[in-house]
Amino acid sequence: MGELLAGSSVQVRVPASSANLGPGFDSVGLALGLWDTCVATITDEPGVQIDVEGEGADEVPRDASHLVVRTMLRAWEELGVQPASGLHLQCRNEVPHGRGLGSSATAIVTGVVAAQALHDVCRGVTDQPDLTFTNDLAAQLEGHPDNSSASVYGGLTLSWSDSPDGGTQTLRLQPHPEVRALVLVPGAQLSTAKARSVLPTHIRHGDAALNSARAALLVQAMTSHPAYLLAATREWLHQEARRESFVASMAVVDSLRSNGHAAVISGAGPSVLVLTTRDHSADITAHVGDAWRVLDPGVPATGAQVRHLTHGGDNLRRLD
Ligand SMILES: Nc1ncnc2c1ncn2[C@@H]1O[C@H](COP(=O)(O)OP(=O)(O)OP(=O)(O)O)[C@@H](O)[C@H]1O
Ligand SMILES: N[C@@H](CCO)C(=O)O
Repeated sequence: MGELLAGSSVQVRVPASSANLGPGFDSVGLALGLWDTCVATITDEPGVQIDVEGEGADEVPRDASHLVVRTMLRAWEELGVQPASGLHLQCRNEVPHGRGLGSSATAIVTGVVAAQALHDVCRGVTDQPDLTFTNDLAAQLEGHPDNSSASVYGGLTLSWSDSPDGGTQTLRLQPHPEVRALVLVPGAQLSTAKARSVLPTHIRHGDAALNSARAALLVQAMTSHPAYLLAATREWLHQEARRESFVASMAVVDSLRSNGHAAVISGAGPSVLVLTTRDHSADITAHVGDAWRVLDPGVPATGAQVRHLTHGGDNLRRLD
């Protein structure tokens, strides 16, 4: 079994994501340029020490139930690595929690990458983490692959499995250079688990057919024909079923769409994602009240990034 050495340290940066983009439920993801940064260090002192600043600092636990720690433990188990007895995390979070911007997937990807990178440091391996392993385990832990795949690879991602319990495969695409992703973030939070609990167990075949046509169009609109974004973001699988869970957000989506903007609920909500090609910020901002934040985070071309802060073998040393 692999061993982790006290003093080994890595820094991991992972972007936020928006999922679904309308009809791509549980399959399409878009990386967003809001980043969580975490320095993970193996320590001599047993136990977990966690410092958090930024988003969620007043809410997340500071013990082994912290999502990044739980994920690291699971990843070490998968990798056959003896877990560290002492771990120090220093987290700086930009991704808002419970707003449909993939914060839990960002934390999970951070944990899988940090666990692998610490193992690599201790073995003196300088390779980048295995992104296929990261993508698959993160999707398994999150329960759906759309957010985590975008956080792993950046850009626009399409993910699929051979069965509900099967491994995740992902194709990364480059969005059309003129496509911009504006994000409208309300003050209220909504947990993804709650938003998923109100989804119907069955849908009509005719609705599935309508939805699959738009999902195919979505890929074209996002990569080569942005003029079709409004039509391409209509869907029949999830937003109406969840309307009562985010009434104010659906009112914003309805109002923007009736004015020709390609607005959708971001992930499981309650944030609203607007896909646009021109500078409509002022126009779009007018549809939400002062309590909402309007973000233009950009779509990063890369996903998870890692830096080894120490160099391995028996004599760990800090890198410049
Ligand atoms: N950086 C983080 N560190 C620790 N825990 C986190 C972090 N980010 C998210 N979490 C945990 O995940 C919860 C939010 O997850 P949830 O799936 O409900 O929403 P989301 O991921 O922000 O939205 P969505 O999945 O709809 O995009 C937080 O309340 C917190 O418990
Ligand atoms: N596809 C997921 C995304 C959650 O961010 C859902 O809509 O429940």
